[in-house]
Amino acid sequence: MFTHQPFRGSTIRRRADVQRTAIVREPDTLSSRFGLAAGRGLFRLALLAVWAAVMTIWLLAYVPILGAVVALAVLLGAMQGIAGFLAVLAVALAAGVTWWWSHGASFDRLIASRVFRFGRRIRYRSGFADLMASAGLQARDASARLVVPRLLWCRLGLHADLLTVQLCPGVTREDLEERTDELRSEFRALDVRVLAHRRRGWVWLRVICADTLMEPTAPPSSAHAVDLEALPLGRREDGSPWRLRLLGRHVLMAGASGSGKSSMVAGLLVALAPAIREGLVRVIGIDPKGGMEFGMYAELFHLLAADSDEHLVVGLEAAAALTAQRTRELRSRTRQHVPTTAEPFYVVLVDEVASLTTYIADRGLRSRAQAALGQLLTKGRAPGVSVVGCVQDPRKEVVDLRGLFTTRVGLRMTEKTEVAMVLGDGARDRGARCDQISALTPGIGYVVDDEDQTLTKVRSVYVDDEQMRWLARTYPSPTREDIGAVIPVQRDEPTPRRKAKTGAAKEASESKEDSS
Ligand SMILES: Nc1ncnc2c1ncn2[C@@H]1O[C@H](COP(=O)(O)OP(=O)(O)OP(=O)(O)O)[C@@H](O)[C@H]1O
Repeated sequence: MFTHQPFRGSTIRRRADVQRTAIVREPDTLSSRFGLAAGRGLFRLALLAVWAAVMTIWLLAYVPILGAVVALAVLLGAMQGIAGFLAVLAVALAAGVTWWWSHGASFDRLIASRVFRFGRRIRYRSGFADLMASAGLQARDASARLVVPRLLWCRLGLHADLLTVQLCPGVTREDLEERTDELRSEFRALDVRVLAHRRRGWVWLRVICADTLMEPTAPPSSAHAVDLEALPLGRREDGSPWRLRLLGRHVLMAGASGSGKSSMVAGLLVALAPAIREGLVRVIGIDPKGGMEFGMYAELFHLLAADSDEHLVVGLEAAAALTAQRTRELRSRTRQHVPTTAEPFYVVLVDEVASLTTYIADRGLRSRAQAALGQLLTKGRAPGVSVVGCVQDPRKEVVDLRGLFTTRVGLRMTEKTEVAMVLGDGARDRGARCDQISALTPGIGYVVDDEDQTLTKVRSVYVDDEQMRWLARTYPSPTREDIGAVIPVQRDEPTPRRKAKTGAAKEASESKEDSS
């Protein structure tokens, strides 16, 4: 294979192409043919030996403990002969086995995983261009040469690697996203994700090598500092912490029954708890399950609506009215509200969005709920009011609102089609296999943020009921409002003309419903 470096990407010219264009003179006699073959063989052997020597030195530098042992063995070998060399190796081997036996985790971190990582680097580097071409990630340039994306750097991690790839003209990020299955199988990885890079024309490939999400994660210690732009909510698939940005965001958590929505909300409250007690954050809870979810830790809420449909709607409308008032106050002052104890950040937690938009029997109440929710979602971000909504049944009414939730989490789902409804078109093809998440691993899901459209697999922290009760006792909200005392939002009295119009429209729709 003949390669050379073009402006962007790598070019490949296959042997067949070269043979077609080049005039190849093969020697005539048997002995000269044999000599030529032997010469080529020796040359390749020499190249291989040089490559192996370079790789060995690189490996020893990459695994410093191994490097130190070999250096010591060579030194003693030079002083004492082969016996000294072998003695050092034997002692090191015995020490290594004992270390692995007694402290497997540290041996793994310092020796085994580094050796495996080095092996992975070789796998990524060798044949990357061939892999791109065989996966169809190629284009032809004006000289009819084959051009493929080029691997620039490999950053190797304990559980996942990050490859920086330069795209070539004719191959896009979306093309790579469609071919992640081929890359995954060639890299022998659990998954491959394509992430946006700061530089145009480059992407990152995150290669997941180990499953870090099988074990549940404990919540952070309760006395942590609260950063509303990076709330610790669990672990990402590469083993790093999953931090959720809530300031200036609305979050949708969708998943089947038992997929871990309530635990994720509980994790969010753990992350917010110190700020709740300080009065920097106020939580408004809307619980259509009659307080079954939020009632257990009611002390954390500034306002909790749970008893009736009327209360749920009044709670939502109170939040919407607050948003409108703040927007008026902040107008021409700032573009993003900064939380203080005098003007805290509000989180509106809605346990089942579909209950409000679909299941409320009273049509008037239902449309009030939809209007208030729409208002919160369209206007709440800048004045410091974020909605966190859970949904079990991603039906049309919720899907219509989906675009207003800037961060979406898809937990285990029962059907493939639901993935697109929640995470957006093409999310499943890009790797969000929510329908394949096991019921045995609740809390696992895929997160998509509107900002960069990056898909990340995560597992939320697990907080049990006892921990939540303790949290509510220790971090109660300093302010409390009773939903019964909240005055329903006054709507404008309709003018006689509007009244007549809406009355006629109502009658028409009712008669339509009766006839159907
Ligand atoms: N992150 C997690 N790690 C480990 N186990 C979890 C996690 N999240 C949830 N679970 C377990 O799964 C069970 C169901 O979780 P949860 O009640 O949060 O699901 P849900 O989606 O809210 O269900 P529903 O919609 O029926 O209320 C929990 O009782 C808990 O045992």
